[in-house]
Amino acid sequence: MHQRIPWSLRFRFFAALGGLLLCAMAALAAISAWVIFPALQAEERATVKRELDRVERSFQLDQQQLHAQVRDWAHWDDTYKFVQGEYSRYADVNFSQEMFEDMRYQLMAFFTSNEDIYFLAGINPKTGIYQTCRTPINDCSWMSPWVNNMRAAIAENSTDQNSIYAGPPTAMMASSPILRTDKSGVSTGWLFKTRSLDAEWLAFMEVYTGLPLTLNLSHEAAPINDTFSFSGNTVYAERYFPAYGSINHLSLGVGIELNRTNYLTSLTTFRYVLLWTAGLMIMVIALVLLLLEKIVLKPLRLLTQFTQQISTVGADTHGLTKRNDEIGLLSRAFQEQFTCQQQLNAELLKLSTHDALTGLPNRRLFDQRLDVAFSEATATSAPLAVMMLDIDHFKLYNDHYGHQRGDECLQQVASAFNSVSTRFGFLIARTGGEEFSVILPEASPSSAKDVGEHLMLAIDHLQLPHATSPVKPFVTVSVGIAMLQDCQSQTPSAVMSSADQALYLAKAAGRHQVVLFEPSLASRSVSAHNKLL
Ligand SMILES: Nc1nc2c(ncn2[C@@H]2O[C@H](COP(=O)(O)OP(=O)(O)OP(=O)(O)O)[C@@H](O)[C@H]2O)c(=O)[nH]1
Repeated sequence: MHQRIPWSLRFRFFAALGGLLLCAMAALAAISAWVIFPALQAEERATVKRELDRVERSFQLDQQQLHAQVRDWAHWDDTYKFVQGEYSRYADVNFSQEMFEDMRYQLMAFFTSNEDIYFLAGINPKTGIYQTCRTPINDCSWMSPWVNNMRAAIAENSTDQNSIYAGPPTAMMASSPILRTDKSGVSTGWLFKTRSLDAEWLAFMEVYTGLPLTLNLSHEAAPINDTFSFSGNTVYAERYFPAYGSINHLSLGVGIELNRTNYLTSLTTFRYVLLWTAGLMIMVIALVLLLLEKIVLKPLRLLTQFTQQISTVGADTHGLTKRNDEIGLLSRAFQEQFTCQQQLNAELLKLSTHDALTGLPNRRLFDQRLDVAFSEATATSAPLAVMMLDIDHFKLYNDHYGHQRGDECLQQVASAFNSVSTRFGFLIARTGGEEFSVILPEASPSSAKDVGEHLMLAIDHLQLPHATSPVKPFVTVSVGIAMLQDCQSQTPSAVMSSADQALYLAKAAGRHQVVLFEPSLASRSVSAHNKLL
């Protein structure tokens, strides 16, 4: 039967492996939260930053190109002459709506060295029509904010640079002092060019960078770090550049929106890896538990069954002792120990129930058997006879031949008794020094007497010399028999007592004879006893 053990090996292994699984899961979760996910996010940010760097480089390239173009124009003798008033057809020859559109110029402004406006040309952002003016008024008033900004730049003596003009409209602005082509002499003024950062410019940049851009004018100083905002499948990132306008600390954010495909793919892949790892671990642990159950726990249970049942079933029904492993070793060791213990038990039992000198059953076993025989006889009203046998004048034998020979004599007598008892199938025990007792279930008085005679004759046939015996020159025995129904009180000891009385009568009558107890002989036996004493 399967026995419930609260702290069984199975439970301990299950708890240990379960704990191990939980720890591994916790470690995986911790690694995911603190290492993998941050690494994936950092990788995504780095990718976005690389895209922003590309956008910034394109933006700066456009600014540098504008600045280079301004310098080309400003370091040209024709421009020099134009501002000197020596080349009146300069504007007609060089400027046109197509040129401004092709070059993506919004405004070109020529200033004299006195910081006065000399000439303005540009495309009106509202009408899209090319205009030229001497002052930014009336139709050219749209140029006024830019012109003011250019004046400020001249005043600050920062006229060879490119910058972002906050607007409106927002634009990049480049300037250069006007010099001769060979750069000889002093500057005769300044040339400014602006390029609007409008929808057209954004479309141009999208073609150039491959990314849709957005512009965001901020009334705060440009932050040092890029800003990121993540939503669902997209990430929006912005990089800010300083811008100049009517108020200080303006900045222009150039933003890009990117798909988070790579990040989300990596995330999905990593989640699959996590899931598979966890699943694999659970499978491995289940497999380990299964193997443990099959290889260790089940054989252990069988071994327990084997140890519990070996005394009753006896056989090794599961073939445990034939195994070539530790279970086999244990089973064989246990089996050997059990066999050894059984032998010891048998020996102990024999020692406690048999006489050491003669090997016959002793008084203890005799009493047990007598109780059983008595119970059966009284329960079934069957006859029961008991017999007591005593070697005649054994004291004289000992005195004459010595104690050692006396022992040998006892052994020979016992052996002869044993042969008869085996032949007739009854129990004979050594119940005293030179005294023996017999139980004869279901024996009639005459058959009991026959058995007594057989036993007495068996000793006679031994012809063991007994030189000092007054009875015969050889060892003889006297026999007293009692029948259960002839006893006054119906107890085992009463029957034995009657047999004893019969034995005394046999002794008193000259020994070497069989006497059957009869109630009428009871008083005679007492006097016989007294006489013998
Ligand atoms: N050698 C030997 N002698 C024993 C042993 N047990 C008892 N005896 C002796 O047996 C003798 C019994 O003597 P008694 O009881 O006087 O009886 P008896 O001499 O046989 O005389 P009756 O029984 O009257 O014929 C004693 O001398 C005991 O020492 C034993 O195990 N070995």
